[in-house]
Amino acid sequence: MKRQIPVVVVAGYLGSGKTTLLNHLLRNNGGTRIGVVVNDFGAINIDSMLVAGQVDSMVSLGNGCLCCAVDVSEMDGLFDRLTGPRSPIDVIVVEASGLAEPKSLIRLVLGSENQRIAYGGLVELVDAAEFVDTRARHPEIDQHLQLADLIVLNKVDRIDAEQLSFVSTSIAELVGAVPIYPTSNGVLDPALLFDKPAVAEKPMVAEQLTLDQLIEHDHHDDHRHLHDGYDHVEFTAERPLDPRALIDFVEEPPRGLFRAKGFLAFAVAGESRKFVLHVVGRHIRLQPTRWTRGERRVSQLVLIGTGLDEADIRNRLHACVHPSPDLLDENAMLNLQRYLI
Ligand SMILES: Nc1nc2c(ncn2[C@@H]2O[C@H](COP(=O)(O)OP(=O)(O)OP(=O)(O)O)[C@@H](O)[C@H]2O)c(=O)[nH]1
Repeated sequence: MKRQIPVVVVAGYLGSGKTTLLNHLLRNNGGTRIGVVVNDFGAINIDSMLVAGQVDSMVSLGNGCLCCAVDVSEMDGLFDRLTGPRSPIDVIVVEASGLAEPKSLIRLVLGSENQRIAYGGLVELVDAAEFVDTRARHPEIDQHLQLADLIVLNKVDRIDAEQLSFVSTSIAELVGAVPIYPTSNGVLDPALLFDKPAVAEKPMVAEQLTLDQLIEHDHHDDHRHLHDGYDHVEFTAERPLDPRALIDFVEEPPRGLFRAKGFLAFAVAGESRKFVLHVVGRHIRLQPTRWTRGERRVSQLVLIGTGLDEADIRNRLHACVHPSPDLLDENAMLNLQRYLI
């Protein structure tokens, strides 16, 4: 019988760095052929666009959280596509949305009828800079960490040694012997996840979870899902934006907003770049990049938070669209310089 293909689930709260880690793995795959399942909120799947181009085989699931919106047969459809005879994949990575319940995802993998795959473990990403706040708002995070086989403590560049020690100790108290890997920008040795021979003989999970154990776990669960109470708003602008208005918007974010991400085009003379926007909590980052050949220069944003006032957000974002065909001069870019990476 052919070797089974491990399915590694990469989860972690909104903005913790899952896509960044996935892109790092894809760029440093050391010859391992990685199939990817990307899940994100909404019809505009920003994550799949951020991963596209780096990967041979990707299937993406938009419109809802993987853990609830999808049943085993739907997930199997995706696995079947990735493991078909024409697709020589060594490992599958499932990137969950930032609000997914890891337990439900593991259940989808364990419940799969695809004979070629096997659950390969749960990697939970933690935003080291946001951990204390996130945990205060979402005590359920503790349970997610307890299910993990590897914890990637990301964004340690944003905290000092004392904070790092505090966060690492708090997590270690929760998870016991589960390894904690501190890093920045998702830089992780891919061999930790899917070293080829190691995976074949010894999966990353020390103790393989079974469906029964998960069901047992469920009895201790209060059945609250992380995404209960979260809203998302999607926005597309065909015409370019005024950067000053956009920066005002993110600096004074709508009430309840935690995460925003997307691509932006600005109506500024001489400015033809595409800007990738990331807002995580109060942290704003803009990364200039290029539009690919033939790509439509539209701005697309997804906003995620609790109790979002969609009408107000739409009005405010519409007001960011530059109203005239005349371009702004380059001074209009000054305010956003400090957020560039
Ligand atoms: N300073 C810093 N920023 C990081 C690090 N890792 C990721 N980021 C930034 O954090 C933001 C969110 O990263 P993503 O990789 O998109 O996070 P995600 O978990 O995929 O986000 P969701 O899918 O929305 O939950 C981006 O601006 C990244 O560039 C890190 O180690 N340090």
